[in-house]
Amino acid sequence: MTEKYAIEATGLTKIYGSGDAEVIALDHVDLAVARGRFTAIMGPSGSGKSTFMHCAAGLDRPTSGEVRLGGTPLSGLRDNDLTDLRRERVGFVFQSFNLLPTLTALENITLPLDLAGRRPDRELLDRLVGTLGIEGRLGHRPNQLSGGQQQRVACARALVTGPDVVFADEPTGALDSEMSAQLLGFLRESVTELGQTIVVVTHDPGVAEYTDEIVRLADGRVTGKAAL
Ligand SMILES: Nc1ncnc2c1ncn2[C@@H]1O[C@H](COP(=O)(O)OP(=O)(O)OP(=O)(O)O)[C@@H](O)[C@H]1O
Repeated sequence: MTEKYAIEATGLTKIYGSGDAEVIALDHVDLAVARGRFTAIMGPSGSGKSTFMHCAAGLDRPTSGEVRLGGTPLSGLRDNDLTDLRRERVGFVFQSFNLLPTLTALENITLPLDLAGRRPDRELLDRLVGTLGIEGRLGHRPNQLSGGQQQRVACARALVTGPDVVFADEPTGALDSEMSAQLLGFLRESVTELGQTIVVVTHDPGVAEYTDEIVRLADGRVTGKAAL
């Protein structure tokens, strides 16, 4: 990817429902996320953070406006192509980990590559596993891992394809403060050391300490953008 921005949203609008039940979740949002940066999207409940993430990641279609992911306009893609793009160029870290219980940690980590018919980049895989300190746990199933270890496996899985962008939705929501600090430290390191682009959606004001930029949303609009 040679573009300056990992994500460029222009006039991004998402309206749910109609008539009296109409909700304008995103209202002509213009937002560019630079590559190789750690960006937090913050704002009160209902401000449109999750909706922005879903539209930017190609999980949902906007009502109008455009998202370019690594330079590719998403509006022109058919559903199958959007699924492929998501699989190959986007990584996700969810609060609930979403690990598959029957697979080992290593199998969970390499699952996105297996689905795409790709071989792991051995060096990247070793680096991720080493940085996350889960070398000794790769043969274990999720129920044999602590919450923090499961979260680290989920992080490795999100990063293993070398995606254009990793989205993390409230990644610290289920973690205690020590585990949260470890996870955010790792995400920070993957931006600094690996040049990964990460966008985190969060209520947690402590996340700001780790990020390069904060975008604030209120009522579906960008109300502030600050580089830290
Ligand atoms: N599927 C849906 N149908 C109808 N309205 C929706 C739907 N999803 C979200 N909304 C509404 O859109 C607005 C933005 O929701 P969104 O989930 O993006 O906010 P958020 O900032 O992520 O909130 P939270 O921090 O509580 O997760 C809210 O008013 C919400 O009620």
